[in-house]
Amino acid sequence: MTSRAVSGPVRSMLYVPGDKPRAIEKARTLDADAVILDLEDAVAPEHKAEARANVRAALLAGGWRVPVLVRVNGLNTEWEHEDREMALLSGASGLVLPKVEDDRAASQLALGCPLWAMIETPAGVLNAPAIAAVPGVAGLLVGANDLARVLRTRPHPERLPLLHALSAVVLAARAHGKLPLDAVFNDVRDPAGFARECEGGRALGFAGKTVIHPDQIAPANAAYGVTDEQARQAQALLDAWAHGRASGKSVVTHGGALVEQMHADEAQEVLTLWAATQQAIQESGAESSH
Ligand SMILES: CC(C)(COP(=O)(O)OP(=O)(O)OC[C@H]1O[C@@H](n2cnc3c(N)ncnc32)[C@H](O)[C@@H]1OP(=O)(O)O)[C@@H](O)C(=O)NCCC(=O)NCCSC(=O)C[C@H](O)C(=O)O
Ligand SMILES: [Mg+2]
Repeated sequence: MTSRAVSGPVRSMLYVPGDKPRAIEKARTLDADAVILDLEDAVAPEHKAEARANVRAALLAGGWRVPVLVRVNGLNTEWEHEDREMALLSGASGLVLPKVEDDRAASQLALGCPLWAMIETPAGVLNAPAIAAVPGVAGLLVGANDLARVLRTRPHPERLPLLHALSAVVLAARAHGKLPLDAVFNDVRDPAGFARECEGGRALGFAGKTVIHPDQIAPANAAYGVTDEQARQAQALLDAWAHGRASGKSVVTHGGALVEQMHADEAQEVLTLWAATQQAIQESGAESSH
């Protein structure tokens, strides 16, 4: 059975270790916009085969309310081929490939299934535009743990040492119409730090956040979603714009601020995201928007 493709908003993408059947079952009931069943770093070498079998069974059992991706092991590992074959034959919504460093690696895997490329090495960051340009690539996911280790950066509350790389990923993805997803936040017992990082990522232009724990889903959905009030404000701006244009004006003001075509386009995007989120919530029978 093929799980749903990623077509709606991806405010939150939940990693679930492939060797934790209890967590896999729980993921079915959670409100993440997409799930990543992980075979890579969350799974120790001696559990790789068992994890692959669990993920296969979970995919074939079907009944998922949201798209389910599989993070396979890296191209240079002994597990990648079997992981990928399993994911493709079991109907995964997409593959997540770790440590993508160039467009050749991305092109090799972006066949038959949407590919989500993880950018988590210096070469990956430098080649992010070429990776994002590969037609089968659906989005770029930042892997900040690996990146920080290789760059030898120090932790920083505002992620200043990683700012250039984070922005480079957003730029590359947005330039090619792909979705940039922010990195995980490791401390699952620090809701304030998590919320701050979500706000920071949202401000940088990310479309959503990868998360590792059920408690991180609702705050990520809130940070990357559109509230009813924001939707109302966007509609009011569009109404003012339509009224001004109908009276022959090229630009208008709304609430004292200049409104040009790009502001109207932005407001339209907000409304589209709001409507898509409402629809996804209705279809999945999940949470209310806030
Ligand atoms: C981080 C954790 C190890 C914390 O585990 P634990 O302390 O056991 O969590 P809780 O007891 O609070 O769990 C409560 C219930 O929630 C379920 N649960 C926990 N995590 C998940 C999850 N990710 N998906 C689904 N369900 C989850 C538990 O089963 C409990 O359920 P119940 O039995 O009903 O009470 C743990 O959260 C965890 O393993 N998270 C995922 C870690 C992971 O996937 N890591 C790999 C991806 S991130 C990465 O690799 C980074 C990237 O590549 C980079 O370089 O940055
Ligand atoms: Mg990583």
